[in-house]
Amino acid sequence: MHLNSPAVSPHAAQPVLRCEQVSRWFGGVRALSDVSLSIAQGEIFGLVGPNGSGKTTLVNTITGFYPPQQGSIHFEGQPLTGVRPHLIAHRGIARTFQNVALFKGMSVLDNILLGRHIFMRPSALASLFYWWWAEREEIAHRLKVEEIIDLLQLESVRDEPVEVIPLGLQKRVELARALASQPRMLILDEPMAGMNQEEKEYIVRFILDAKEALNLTILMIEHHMDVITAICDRALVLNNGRVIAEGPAREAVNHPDVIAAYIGGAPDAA
Ligand SMILES: Nc1ncnc2c1ncn2[C@@H]1O[C@H](COP(=O)(O)OP(=O)(O)OP(=O)(O)O)[C@@H](O)[C@H]1O
Repeated sequence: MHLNSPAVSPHAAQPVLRCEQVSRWFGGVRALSDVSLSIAQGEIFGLVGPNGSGKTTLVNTITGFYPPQQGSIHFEGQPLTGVRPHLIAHRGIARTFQNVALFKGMSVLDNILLGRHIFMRPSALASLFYWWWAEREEIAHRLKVEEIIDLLQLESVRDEPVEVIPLGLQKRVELARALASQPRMLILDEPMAGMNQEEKEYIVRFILDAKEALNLTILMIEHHMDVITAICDRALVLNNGRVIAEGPAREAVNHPDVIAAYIGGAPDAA
């Protein structure tokens, strides 16, 4: 276990994602202080910490919403620092959000199709003149979406408006939309928040299936420690914006500093 230094992995020579000494503050609040991490191809990497410890801020620095004020971020060897959020997907990174962010009034299918927008031509006029080309493109997008619907077993709700399906399924639709952009790295912000035990087990299964089928590297914020220890190769724990532990998932979450950081003892294992 290494404290306050980049996590070491067997493939550390070629990390997919590397954050070095990333710092971010909001006014007087130092949300991240010198956070470093390194994630290897094919890993599931857990990001853990008490409420307000900086997890979402770290994801937001990676995905361009709040660029770091200090430090650097590289993805597949290329600098990511300062890349605008709408260009992040083009670089091969997709994310889901802590609170479900789907378009109400649209069907499950159309919400997933939106994940294809990064491949779509910007000019409606061009589509009008080259309708035959637009039609071919549309078919290709729909085929890709069908593959994902199949992978995540969403057939039975494909035509339902998203707001009428249960939360567990909405989270799965969000995952599907992220996968529709064909990412190489997937960032999941509390994919199991608000789920019951059965829904949790389902989403874990689908995350693992998607990782295998699509050769993904995954960074996952999650409060459920049983999930972190069950599926993450390694984990990094933040407290007050600083790294307090990192390493193999079980070791990291059981580190004495981590236990101490959670109110009165062991983190929630539910
Ligand atoms: N846009 C913002 N403006 C001001 N302060 C912010 C902003 N975003 C985050 N913070 C502050 O930064 C700190 C870290 O917040 P962050 O949301 O990253 O924590 P977290 O670990 O994701 O928490 P949670 O588990 O509750 O989602 C907190 O003190 C929070 O209030």
